[in-house]
Amino acid sequence: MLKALKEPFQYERNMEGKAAEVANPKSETPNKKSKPRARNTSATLKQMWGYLILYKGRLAAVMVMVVLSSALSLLGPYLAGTAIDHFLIARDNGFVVFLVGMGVVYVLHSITMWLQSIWMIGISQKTVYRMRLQLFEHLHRLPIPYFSKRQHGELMSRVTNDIENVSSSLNSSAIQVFSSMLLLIGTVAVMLSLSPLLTLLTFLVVPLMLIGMKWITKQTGRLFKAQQRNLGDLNGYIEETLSGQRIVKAFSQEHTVIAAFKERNERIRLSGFWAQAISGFIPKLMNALNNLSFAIIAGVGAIFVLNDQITVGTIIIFAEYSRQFTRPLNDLANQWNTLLSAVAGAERVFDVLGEEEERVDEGAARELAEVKGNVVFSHVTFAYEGRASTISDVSFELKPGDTIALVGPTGAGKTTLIQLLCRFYDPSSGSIKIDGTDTRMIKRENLRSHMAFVLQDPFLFEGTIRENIRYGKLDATDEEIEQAAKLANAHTFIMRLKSGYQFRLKQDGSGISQGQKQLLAIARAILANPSILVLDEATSSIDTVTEIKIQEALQRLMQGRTSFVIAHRLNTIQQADQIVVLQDGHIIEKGSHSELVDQNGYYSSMVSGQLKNGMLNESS
Ligand SMILES: Nc1ncnc2c1ncn2[C@@H]1O[C@H](COP(=O)(O)OP(=O)(O)OP(=O)(O)O)[C@@H](O)[C@H]1O
Repeated sequence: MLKALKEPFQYERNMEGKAAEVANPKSETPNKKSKPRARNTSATLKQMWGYLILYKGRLAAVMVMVVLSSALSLLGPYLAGTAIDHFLIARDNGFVVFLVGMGVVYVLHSITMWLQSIWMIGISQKTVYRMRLQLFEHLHRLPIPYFSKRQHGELMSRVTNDIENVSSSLNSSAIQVFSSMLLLIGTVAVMLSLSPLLTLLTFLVVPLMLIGMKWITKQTGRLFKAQQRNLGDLNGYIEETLSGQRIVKAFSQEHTVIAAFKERNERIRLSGFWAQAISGFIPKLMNALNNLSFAIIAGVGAIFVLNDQITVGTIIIFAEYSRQFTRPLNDLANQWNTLLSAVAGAERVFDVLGEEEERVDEGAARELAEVKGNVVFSHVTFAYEGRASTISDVSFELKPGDTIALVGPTGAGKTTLIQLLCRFYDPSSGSIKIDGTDTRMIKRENLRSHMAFVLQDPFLFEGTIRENIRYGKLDATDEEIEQAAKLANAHTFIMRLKSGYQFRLKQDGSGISQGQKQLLAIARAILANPSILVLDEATSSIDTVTEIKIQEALQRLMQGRTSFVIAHRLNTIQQADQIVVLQDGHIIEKGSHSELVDQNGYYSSMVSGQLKNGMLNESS
């Protein structure tokens, strides 16, 4: 059986075409190598720039505003100092005009600041909108093995937290970094023109600042990265344990789960604490150095004033500028930190975007408009990466409309054969042909659109019964849906629900019984009208009435379609045109029921051993 589907921890959700319900390949390794990617900050920044450049007009407008606001904020202290020299000390006229002028400068400064921030928010929201969409689309094009290697919650964290991080940093940090640099250059230029000696004294603290900042950013960069990673890990764990709640409770594992959660929570707390504690130290350090430089300017400046070497106004300008000079440095350090955390987030997003899509190698592949259902496995051999051969030299042929029953002990390779059929993996040697075309030459999406799956634990989505059946054919009319439900023996139970087809299923389809879920899955497959059907028979016992209904509906569904049945019921197996008995990836017996019984081999002993309860290979 496709036992992975019994494990809520390992659900696979495939949203492609009609192959809505799929088996988990239990894979640890992808069968394709992903492209090597540069994993460094500058490469990530370059990639981010690729997104921003799309809004270059807006970006240029933001830059103009940044230049203006920086110039205006340089002008403010200069005017204040000049005012002191002219109106307080020299007692010149025109103070009111001057005051109005200063007022205008400050108002304009606020306006330019406001505009740059509002425009930048627009750019960043559009950017992350694109990123989020791209990421979501890309996730749906990744091959199945990619998902079996990762926790779903961890991937979700990339679509939510990491993207959010990029967004908030773009909003504030990107322009701040630019404006800080401008302010820095402007301030130094004006300071030098006023008094090279005082400028030099102000610079005394710079090496200390640089060393301090470098140390802090080095620590925090690493910690922010760890924080994002830990957050993703925690999200993954939450998603996993919540969706596996029943199993957790059934096995009384609440304490273990909570203990494991505590451990992860603690990791986040630690990395979060240190990242923020250390980065929070930046303003304190800067403040202290700032005050030091202020004291130097005040002390040395006072001596200059007493010796009539400079004016009091110049000292005021300098004192203000020295603050202005350290502030952008301070901002730069702060913003650099935020940028680093955004880069860490962006890197995780680009990591996923860099993964090779399922369709990249489909250049020569084509689409089949119609499939009759002739399926030939010829000398198919396959091994999961890093494992010994899972399928060895498997050959059989199915004519259109034939039913093949796959039997064999657990781990024999039944699920793997199905995964090869629908191209979650490709054979390492040999071939699978559908109507004479090698499946590798058929586009995956097209191939799967000719198939439908009815699995023992059918995956149903949150939504109405009607929507869930419609998943088999998105453009189906209400009449078609009801028709399919009738053929699937589901109509009667649906009509008994209080809102009929509008009855809303909760997430994972809970709200109806297991047998009813099966009937809905059959209705979905009937609606999809595939040429090839994959059926994983339920082993769990369902009440006899529902069981009969399911069997009846399945007979109708299988009529005229090539069907692969991972079979457990003797009844189903007996009716199959061909029975393939697998063991350790080899076909050990092949033929019809009577032929195999006559062979007196594995199959015949399996049948006689389990004939009483009508079930075969229950352990699988
Ligand atoms: N993704 C994977 N990566 C590596 N090995 C795998 C993977 N999936 C399955 N296997 C291994 O391949 C073998 C065949 O597994 P498969 O799931 O096809 O068996 P099965 O006959 O369907 O079993 P069951 O009836 O229990 O579902 C097993 O030994 C299994 O451990």
